[in-house]
Amino acid sequence: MAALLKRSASLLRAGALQKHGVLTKQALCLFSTNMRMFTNKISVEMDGTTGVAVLTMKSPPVNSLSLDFLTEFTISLEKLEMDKACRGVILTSALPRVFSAGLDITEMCGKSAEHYAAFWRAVQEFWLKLYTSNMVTVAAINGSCPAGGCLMALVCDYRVMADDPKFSIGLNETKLGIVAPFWFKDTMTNTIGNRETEKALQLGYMYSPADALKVGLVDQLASADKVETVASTVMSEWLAIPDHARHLTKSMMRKPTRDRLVTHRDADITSFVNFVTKDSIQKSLQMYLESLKQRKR
Ligand SMILES: CCCCC/C=C\C/C=C\CCC/C=C/C(=O)SCCNC(=O)CCNC(=O)[C@H](O)C(C)(C)COP(=O)(O)OP(=O)(O)OC[C@H]1O[C@@H](n2cnc3c(N)ncnc32)[C@H](O)[C@@H]1OP(=O)(O)O
Repeated sequence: MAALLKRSASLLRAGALQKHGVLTKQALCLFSTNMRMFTNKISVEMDGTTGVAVLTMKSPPVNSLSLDFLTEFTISLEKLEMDKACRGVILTSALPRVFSAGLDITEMCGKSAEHYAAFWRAVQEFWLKLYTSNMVTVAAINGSCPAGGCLMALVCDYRVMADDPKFSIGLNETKLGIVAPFWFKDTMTNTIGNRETEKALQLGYMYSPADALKVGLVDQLASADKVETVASTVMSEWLAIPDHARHLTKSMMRKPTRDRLVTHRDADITSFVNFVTKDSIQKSLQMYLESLKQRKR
């Protein structure tokens, strides 16, 4: 501790930890320690020196976003948000080949209307927390990333994807016979524009990493073993900007999209429940799940 204080004091004297005469959060981080947090489906490691946390999804087989997963994710994110030492979070997966398979389809099949409503509220909460985070968020996409997995990456500030043609990313909802809600659509439109989104959503298009880069769905490609390292480098570039200015700019950019969901939140839940309880939609989802299982045989 004494050594840490001594180092901080000398850095402060050198002005390295001050911006505009104000002690930066980075400086304050020097006084905090590394932190680890584990839940069943997520692990978080916070480096107290850099102020960067790595949130790793570890819910086999495919990191699907079940109600439990979403709850654990949102709580972990809230804890980081409240930790003044944490300035950025990198999202990644511990699973080989899959970043996240998106919403857990079993949560949308054969359950009660009350369950669907609770599930959808959790999906909204997850989106709202990540979309409006004060922290810099970088997705280190080290595997396939359909539907809700793609949404998770899209709400981050920056996306680095593994350059492996076996992986793909996109909002493929129509291929399941379902419809991406307006806030999924808004998130994609804000990233790749209206025309590309119109095609991508109608066709349920899954982009290869190279095509995703071409349309701006991801920002950068890296070899699979370098994705997290590149994400860390990007993070340091973003953290070089004073937090308050960056965050106010992010809020200004994202507020209209965030407000739209907040205003229509209950109506959106009703719409989801009405949609997903239709016999035809239940049939489509059951058939899709079955086709996933058949693929292995
Ligand atoms: C105008 C009216 C508008 C109304 C609109 C209102 C509301 C909107 C309504 C609905 C909106 C819903 C939005 C939905 C979003 C979603 O995210 S849906 C989920 C979409 N996800 C997918 O399509 C991914 C499917 N999975 C895969 O493609 C592959 O599994 C993979 C991710 C590429 C990984 O491949 P691989 O490693 O080969 O693994 P397997 O395919 O063998 O899978 C292993 C097991 O995992 C099961 N599984 C896979 N994905 C899911 C999932 N998303 N949910 C649940 N389970 C999943 C798969 O069945 C295997 O299970 P078994 O081991 O066979 O038991």
